Amino acid sequence: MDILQVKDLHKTYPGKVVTHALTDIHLTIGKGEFVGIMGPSGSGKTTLLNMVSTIDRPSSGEVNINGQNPYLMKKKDLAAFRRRQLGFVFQDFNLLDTLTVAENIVLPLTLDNRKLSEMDRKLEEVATRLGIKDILGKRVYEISGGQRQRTAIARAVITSPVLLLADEPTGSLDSNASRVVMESLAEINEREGTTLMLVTHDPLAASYCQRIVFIKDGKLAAEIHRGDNRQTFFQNIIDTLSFWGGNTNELSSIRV
Ligand SMILES: Nc1ncnc2c1ncn2[C@@H]1O[C@H](COP(=O)(O)OP(=O)(O)OP(=O)(O)O)[C@@H](O)[C@H]1O
Repeated sequence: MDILQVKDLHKTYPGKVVTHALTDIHLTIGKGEFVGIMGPSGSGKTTLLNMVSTIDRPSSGEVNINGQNPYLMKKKDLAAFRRRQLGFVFQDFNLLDTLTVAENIVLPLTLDNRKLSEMDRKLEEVATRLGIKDILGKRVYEISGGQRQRTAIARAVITSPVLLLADEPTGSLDSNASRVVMESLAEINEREGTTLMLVTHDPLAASYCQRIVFIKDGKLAAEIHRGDNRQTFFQNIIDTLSFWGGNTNELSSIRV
């Protein structure tokens, strides 16, 4: 079963010089897949993510998520659809500093008027899974970057979304925290069967995906699959990036 179908998607930004940010994009992501989107700066990765996350409208083409086209929905239905079906993880966490970790995590359920007992049960579940149970009472400014991102992931998965969208989730983290965050995302994918789409510049983060789609100048350029060995996949990602362009500086010495 397909969770995401992107068909013949085009996005142009008007202006003095019109930008063709995405041209003729076809992309299908099956249930339980973990797919990475990579490409050079300005290639259209964020634009694609914005079209899928319904933050911005395509110029033409179709986006179907779990069999529904969000762009045909009324505003109120779209808000509920985003809240219940999609999970978002951002580079800069997007947490509310004045709230505790626990309050941040349950926020989507609070907005959906869920019962307190259900919120407590789900909070316990996701916090345990992400290893942040002992910091639930802390405020966001009291915890590390890696803990902030795991809090953001907990908030994103507490509604059991059909599709989890992550935009550079390791972009603000050091290598150790990045590893923990990627292991958490991979575990959510494997254990819960949550479908994931991840935009990243980081080949190490990308090596946790099962499939990488490369974009160049707004068009799909290449696709590679992981197989059994992450080390081999990592090298394959670096080779593909150096062929199609991207951030491969000083990567050859990194060990997976
Ligand atoms: N709101 C906008 N208005 C006009 N042009 C835009 C807008 N957003 C993006 N673009 C242009 O569309 C193209 C794709 O941008 P996009 O942000 O999707 O690239 P990206 O691959 O995510 O880049 P990066 O890796 O640097 O974040 C670029 O040429 C960019 O300048």
